[in-house]
Amino acid sequence: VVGGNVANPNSWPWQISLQYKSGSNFYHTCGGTLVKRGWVMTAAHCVDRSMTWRVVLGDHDINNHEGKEQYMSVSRVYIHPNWNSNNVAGGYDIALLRLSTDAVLNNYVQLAYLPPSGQVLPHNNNCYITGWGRTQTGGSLSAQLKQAYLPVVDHNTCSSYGWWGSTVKTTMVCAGGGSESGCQGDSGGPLNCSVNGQWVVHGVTSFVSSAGCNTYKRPTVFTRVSAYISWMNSIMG
Ligand SMILES: CC(C)C[C@H](NC(=O)C(F)(F)F)C(=O)N[N@@+](C)(CC(=O)Nc1ccc(C(C)C)cc1)Cc1ccccc1
Repeated sequence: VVGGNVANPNSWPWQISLQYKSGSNFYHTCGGTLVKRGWVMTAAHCVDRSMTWRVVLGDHDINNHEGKEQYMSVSRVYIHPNWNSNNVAGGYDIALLRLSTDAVLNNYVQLAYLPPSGQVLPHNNNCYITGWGRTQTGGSLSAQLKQAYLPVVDHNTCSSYGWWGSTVKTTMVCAGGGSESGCQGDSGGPLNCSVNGQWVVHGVTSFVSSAGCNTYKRPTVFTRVSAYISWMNSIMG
């Protein structure tokens, strides 16, 4: 996350860290969202390569064990069938991870609210991106979970000339486009939007401009969760 600030610990209790094993250690690579006690939603591009994954729930500082964490292994990865890593612009950047054991819900670990199928938020809807991603283009990961205010940029604006143009589809959500943005390592994490006084996860962090994470008029682009509710229900049952 470029800009914004360190979140109050566990104030986004559905945020997870997706980590891969290398040698005898695990490393943060993406964010994700706890959507059922045994299921995590993330980006397809995060799990394109088959690795040994683990999901950390209830985390704040990913470099320190604070005692609130739950470490879960992943029993199966479900990548959307239409995802094509050679055509990110096509969308479908969404995947579901089946956890090997169910999460224990508590003050630090809670399920996210998901939007109703098809719901599209208005321009400037209040949303926050959260993640442990790089804090500057080319910078390093954040040890503590960060949040940044990223208001929705409607499709009409986001897909216009000077913005993302036709790269952005209606199955995506744009947010930000100013000095604050997502960045590498935030992939797969939630776009948390305030709807009727409730935080609802409307986006899965998908891509930012290669010219720089916080490039003007290149908002952070998210997979629109409300476009994939029926697919998710078909997998999770
Ligand atoms: C793996 C790609 C497909 C998605 C990856 N996503 C992220 O980093 C995210 F924003 F989600 F945290 C990304 O943007 N990767 N970049 C490598 C940029 C990138 O590849 N972006 C991108 C943008 C558009 C498209 C398609 C839609 C034309 C593909 C990739 C990050 C970057 C940004 C600035 C400087 C250096 C690196």
